[in-house]
Amino acid sequence: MIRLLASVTGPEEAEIVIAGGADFVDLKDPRLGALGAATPAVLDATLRAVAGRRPVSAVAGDLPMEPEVVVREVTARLAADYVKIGLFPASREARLSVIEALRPLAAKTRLIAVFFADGDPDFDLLPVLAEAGFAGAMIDTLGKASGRLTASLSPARLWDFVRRSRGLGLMSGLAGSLEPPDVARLVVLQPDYLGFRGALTAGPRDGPVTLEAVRAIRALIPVEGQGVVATAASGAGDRIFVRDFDLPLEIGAYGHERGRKQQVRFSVEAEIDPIAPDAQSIGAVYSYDVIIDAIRALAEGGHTDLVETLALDLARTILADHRVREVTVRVEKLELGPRAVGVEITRRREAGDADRN
Ligand SMILES: O=C[C@H](O)COP(=O)(O)O
Repeated sequence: MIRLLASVTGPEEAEIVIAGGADFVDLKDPRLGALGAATPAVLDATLRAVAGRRPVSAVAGDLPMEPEVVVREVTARLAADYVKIGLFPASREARLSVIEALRPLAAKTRLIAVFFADGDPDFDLLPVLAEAGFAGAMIDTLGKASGRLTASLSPARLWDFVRRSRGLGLMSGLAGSLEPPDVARLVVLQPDYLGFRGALTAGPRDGPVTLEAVRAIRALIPVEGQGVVATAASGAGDRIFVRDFDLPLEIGAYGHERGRKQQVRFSVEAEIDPIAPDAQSIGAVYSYDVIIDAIRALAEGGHTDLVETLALDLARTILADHRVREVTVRVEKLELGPRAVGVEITRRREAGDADRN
């Protein structure tokens, strides 16, 4: 199940996001930066107000990568259920020294390392974090005005982050100026949670959160069991498609096809649950963005011998969304003599299939 982390400025907003269905209350002062820290006094007041109804996380601040500074700020917030620490742009050595200095604190509360998509993220630090006792890792963005997470990192890199975190036993989170259309694209990656601030306010990121905005985001994140219920829908589905999407890929079983890329064309047509007659928002529809992301992720996956493997992988990924009933995937190599050679497969979701990754 993917949970909703909502960033709030204090007790009042905590009440609003709890009422709106947030799973994590994340305390920060958005006026002070990406990880602008609320004071320990505001943390105490928020913990008292939340009173265990939700886990509360606190950010340590936009800090230099200096061990004594980071340890001091984290120590001041150990009362929180989670403390989020940014891995800001710095040398690998500086980041490593911060992680090492935090090791003793990992026994006192759950530590979450925050990578920044636009701040030189080094996912090779994930095993180091796991070994140092961190509870999780997430990706956020530093420059809130400069772009969304999904515009800064490719689906393949995000997917890699989530999978590596999971493999190491780290909870994974994705955030960064996310907007409603991003949700379905990130749900496919199955992180443990999605984080929001800007999308929860009616205006700028440092404006007040509103119940309506929190509810709107909540409604976009599938709840547990929803996938199984949705697959039981009957009747003719609607169709969504992506046609003739050409990308350079390393593919082929022959020696002359290795170490170089060739143009491959993808066409996908999916049968989805019927679109509701009153569908007017992105949450009500299955977006073709999800299919495009899946194709892009595949294209970044390194060498593949067979078009059949690509087609099967893509079909499996697309069927992981509970709204998709059946998918037809066509993969064509465009540079082998005839105009195109390739494969087309159709796969249908089995009744009772739960969402899978
Ligand atoms: O931890 C999550 C962040 O507060 C996300 O903030 P944002 O949605 O404004 O980028």
